Amino acid sequence: MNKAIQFPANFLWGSATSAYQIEGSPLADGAGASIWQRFCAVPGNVRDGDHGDIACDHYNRYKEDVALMVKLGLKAYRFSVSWSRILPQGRGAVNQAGLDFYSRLIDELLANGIEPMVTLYHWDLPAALDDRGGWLNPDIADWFTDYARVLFRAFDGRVKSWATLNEPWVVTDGGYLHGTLAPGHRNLHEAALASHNLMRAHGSAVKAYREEGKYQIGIVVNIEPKYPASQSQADLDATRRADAYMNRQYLDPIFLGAYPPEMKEIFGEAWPDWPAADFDLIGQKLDFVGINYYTRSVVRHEPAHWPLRVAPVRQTQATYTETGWEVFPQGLTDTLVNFKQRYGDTPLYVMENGSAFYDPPQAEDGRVHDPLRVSCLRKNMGALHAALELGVDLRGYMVWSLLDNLEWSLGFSKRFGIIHVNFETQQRTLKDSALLYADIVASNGACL
Ligand SMILES: CO[C@H](O)c1c[n+]2c([nH]1)[C@H](O)[C@@H](O)[C@H](O)[C@H]2CO
Repeated sequence: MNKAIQFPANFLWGSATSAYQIEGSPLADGAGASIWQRFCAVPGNVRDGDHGDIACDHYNRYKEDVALMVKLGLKAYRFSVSWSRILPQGRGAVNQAGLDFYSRLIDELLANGIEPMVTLYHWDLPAALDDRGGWLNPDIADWFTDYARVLFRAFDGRVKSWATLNEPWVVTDGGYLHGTLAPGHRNLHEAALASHNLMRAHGSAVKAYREEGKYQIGIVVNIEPKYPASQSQADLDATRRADAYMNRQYLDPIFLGAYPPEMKEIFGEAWPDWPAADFDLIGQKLDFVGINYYTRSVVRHEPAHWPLRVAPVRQTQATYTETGWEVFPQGLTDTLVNFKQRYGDTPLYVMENGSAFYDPPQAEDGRVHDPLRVSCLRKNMGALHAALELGVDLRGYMVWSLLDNLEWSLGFSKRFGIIHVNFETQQRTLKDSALLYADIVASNGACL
């Protein structure tokens, strides 16, 4: 980088995880099953038959993991709550032991000067609610809101930053359209309905927070900027469809009061005219938006690819991660600037950003050297700063992820952590990327 970087004085540096990916002990202390336990139990759903029964054993090792956050000097920690630990049946009776676990975690964070940032839903729906239709049942907006109220009443004040959903697009596209994620459905009509119910539930929980809470609430969405493979009208139209489906579908109804018109074009008769009242609910004012950024995609028109009619175009002169994502830091800057231009100056946090690369085994010096992840982190810092210089109201950055963890249907095969986890021994080892991140946090970016 050619000039010293300085981030805003109170820029919030942290890391992110999610419950099912790191906690283990999914049924401990009265917790109920989630759709991810069910999904992992079906042979073929998750690579190598991996599952979250142990994962990073964070449920038992949370104090050790908070100590590692302290070692890195983190100011914040974004984590999710497992709905079925709190409400084992998804609704009704509260499991106090589940609340107690998160209360202990929150107090451990606060005692160490780390701000807890809580995500209410990071994909692990209670199995009992899935039995009642899950995100396909319109009642789920009320179920989710009741769950949210339990957490608001228990933790608001100690927790001052809440996010309703993590990535409704992934929940819908993976869980209901392509079946690659729990609950594994493949149905265009269901995908549309689940997506809309997710947004209704989001709005309902935000509305409840205005009655229950005193601090800030938002949503976390994944944004993958789309770039046309050519300037042909067909490719430009494909780019527009892809952007509407993955990006604008979730932010437009919140900030602009309507879904992108492309949704009808993509879903056809599977996309109804949703009730106008739903948009009043979905459009609740937010205190922030969390952006998860990993990569961009260059796209072309492809009639054979249902229902989007879009195909990605691999870039020849680019680096790709183990998950097949192009390393493209400019896309992070573009994403943040595009948000400001389209939706205005709602405060933003990058709530996830990271990369999966193969990590060599521990070296003789006892360290885990991850040069490719270090390089990505450095480039993304430059992209963040460029967005700040362009006037984006960016408040913080949570690196994904604190720990190597269960990468959903890819199992433990993909490592995103800045801290290596030996899943046989549960030994944690700081990677070089963790050491760099600690320097970035300590110097507020000046070390770059
Ligand atoms: C489509 O990519 C998303 O932006 C995305 C990437 N990621 C995510 N969402 C999820 O929020 C995490 O649980 C994943 O572990 C993480 C890494 O795959």
